[in-house]
Parts: sequence; structure tokens; C-alpha cells
Amino acid sequence: MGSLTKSKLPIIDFSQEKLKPGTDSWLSTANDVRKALEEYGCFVALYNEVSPETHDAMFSAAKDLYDLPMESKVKNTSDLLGFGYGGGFTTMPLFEYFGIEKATTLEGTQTFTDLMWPSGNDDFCETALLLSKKLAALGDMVLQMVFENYGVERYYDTQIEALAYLMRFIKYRAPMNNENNTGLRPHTDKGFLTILDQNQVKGLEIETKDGEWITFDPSPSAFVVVAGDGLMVGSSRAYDYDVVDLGFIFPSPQFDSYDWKLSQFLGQAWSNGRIHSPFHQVAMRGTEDKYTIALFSFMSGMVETPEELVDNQHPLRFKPFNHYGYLRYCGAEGMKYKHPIQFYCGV
Ligand SMILES: O=C(O)CCC(=O)C(=O)O
Ligand SMILES: [Fe+2]
Repeated sequence: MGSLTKSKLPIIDFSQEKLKPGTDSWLSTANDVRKALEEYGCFVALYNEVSPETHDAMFSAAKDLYDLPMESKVKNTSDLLGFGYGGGFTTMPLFEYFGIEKATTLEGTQTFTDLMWPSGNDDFCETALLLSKKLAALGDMVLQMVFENYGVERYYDTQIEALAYLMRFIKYRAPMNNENNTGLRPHTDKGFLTILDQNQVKGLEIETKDGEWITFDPSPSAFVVVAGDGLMVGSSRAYDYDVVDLGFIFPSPQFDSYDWKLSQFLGQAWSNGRIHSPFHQVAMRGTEDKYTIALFSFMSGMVETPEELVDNQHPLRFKPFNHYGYLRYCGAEGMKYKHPIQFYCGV
């Protein structure tokens, strides 16, 4: 593992008034997005559509979640890795999460709220819906820029309609004396795109292609956008085929290890390897608890590299695959591998 570096992630401003499709600022922002996703697999988006009030209200409402009794928490179940409830892991004892499926719909946030708080929690439900819609709008804009910049905008509308969103509320408690500081072990995201909103506590570290780790310094209007394996299907990075230990998965304490969902490798696959799907981790280095709200997108159906992204210099690297099938694979046999996408659908 490389050393921590003082380098910064690319920062891209989405708060510009003139950011409308077809304008000069849109085109130059789209170029920056593509460059950042190809070089780093991520960037920091400055985005004022989420007000500081919404950001604060969400983190404040979310704290109640972690105080719920365990019998309530475990009602949030799923057969996919990272989608239900998880906590109390031996390899990552500081880490706890709740997944909300279909979080960009009232049905999704209401179902989750009713499950956790049968007597109601309108504040949580409304704020989660508002935030997830705003984050999804940012993600959709990023994807529109990516599709246009690669000249494959003809696929954009159908692909956006097919996206499914998972919102994940995460807490990393501060380590106690002499406790290991691992918050989340190194992993790539298994979805298409991830957007991260965080409280003020540092801890997220992203690996560059050179093996250095960049620490992200959070602020309320800065969101980290991370490409997943699904989008990568176009990246030029050589794969290694290491079999890794199983610590980067999210074993559930209540159920067997298949009771969780994945969220991460999609960006690479779609782009035929052009976009990079970066390894990232959370390391807790202070005395404060860290909270993250993540919005993941997945393709509800097949992920397929557009034919325009395949040529002599970029031979097809990934066969079309079912995204949820890939998530299930990652929660089972695929968890042995550092790059399960290669084993699942690599050519
Ligand atoms: O909490 C964070 O900053 C990162 C979360 C993350 O990487 C994930 O949930 O996949
Ligand atoms: Fe992640």
C-alpha cells in the first residue's frame, strides 16, 4: 500500500449559473469530468443545490438511526451485500450502515422510515427524499456529460431510466484506545456512480493509479463523485488477478455473509476500461465519529459497452452483464477477488 500524500483530488464546480447543456461552460466542465474520471476515477463536486441547511438537517436526523435498538435495526434486511443493515464486523468494528433502496422515491424513503420508526419520523423521511433526489440529479448530470463527451449520448435517456438508486447511511465510530482504526477496508465500488456526502470528520482516502493515498477534506457543499466498476468497462488500467482476503466485504453479524449487497465496479465496465474505478478506504485518525451518506446507482438490467467505445486500440474487455447478477456474484464467489468484474464478465 502506498503512502498518504498531500495531493488533492480534482475539484469541479457544478454551482455555475451558466451550466446548461450545450453552453461553453457545460462543454468545458464535461471535459474536466472525463479527464478526472479517467485519471483519478473520482473528483470533488462543488454543488450548491444541496443547501447547508439540508446537509445539516440530514446528518442531524440520521444520528437517531444509530441509537435505535438492535431489534429495530436488523429489520432492514436485504439479500444483497451492503443494502440492508450491517454492523459489528470483526474486521471493521467501527463501521455500521443502513441501506435504503429506491431512495429517490417517496415509496423507498417511507418504507424504510416506517420500518425503523413505526410511530413515524417525517423529518427523516422528507429530508432523505430531498437529499437523495438532489444527489441523483448531480449524478445524472455527470453521466450526461460522460455520455456526451464520449459521443454516445444516444444511449443516455434509456440508461438513465434504467438506473436504480441505493442510499446508504454510514457511521464510523471513533476508535477506542489501541483499537484498530480501520473504518472501511480498501475496495472499489461495484455500481455505476457513487456520490458521497460527509460530515466534517476526515477519514476517506482514495488511491491514485500510482499507489498514493489522497485524504479528502470534507466541507458541506463538496461531494465526492466516485466511478464504480460498471462505468470502468472502458479503463486502460491493467488488471491484476490477486486473490485477496475477505476483509473488504461487509459480513453481517445477524445473518450469514450473503446478507448484504454490493455497490461498486460499474463505471469501468461500461466505458471499456477508459474510466478508472479507484480503490478507496476509510481510516479513522481522530477522536470524533464520522458520518457519511452515500448514493449509489446501479443499472437495473444489462450493462453493455457501447459499440462506439470498441475499436482496434480498445478491444472489447467486458461481455454484457446483468448488474444485479454481478452484485450477487460479488457477495458470493467474487468476494475472493480484488477485481471480481474481470472474473465475472472479462473477455
Ligand atoms: O464513508 C465514506 O467516505 C466512504 C464510503 C464508501 O466508500 C462506500 O460505502 O462504499
Ligand atoms: Fe466505496
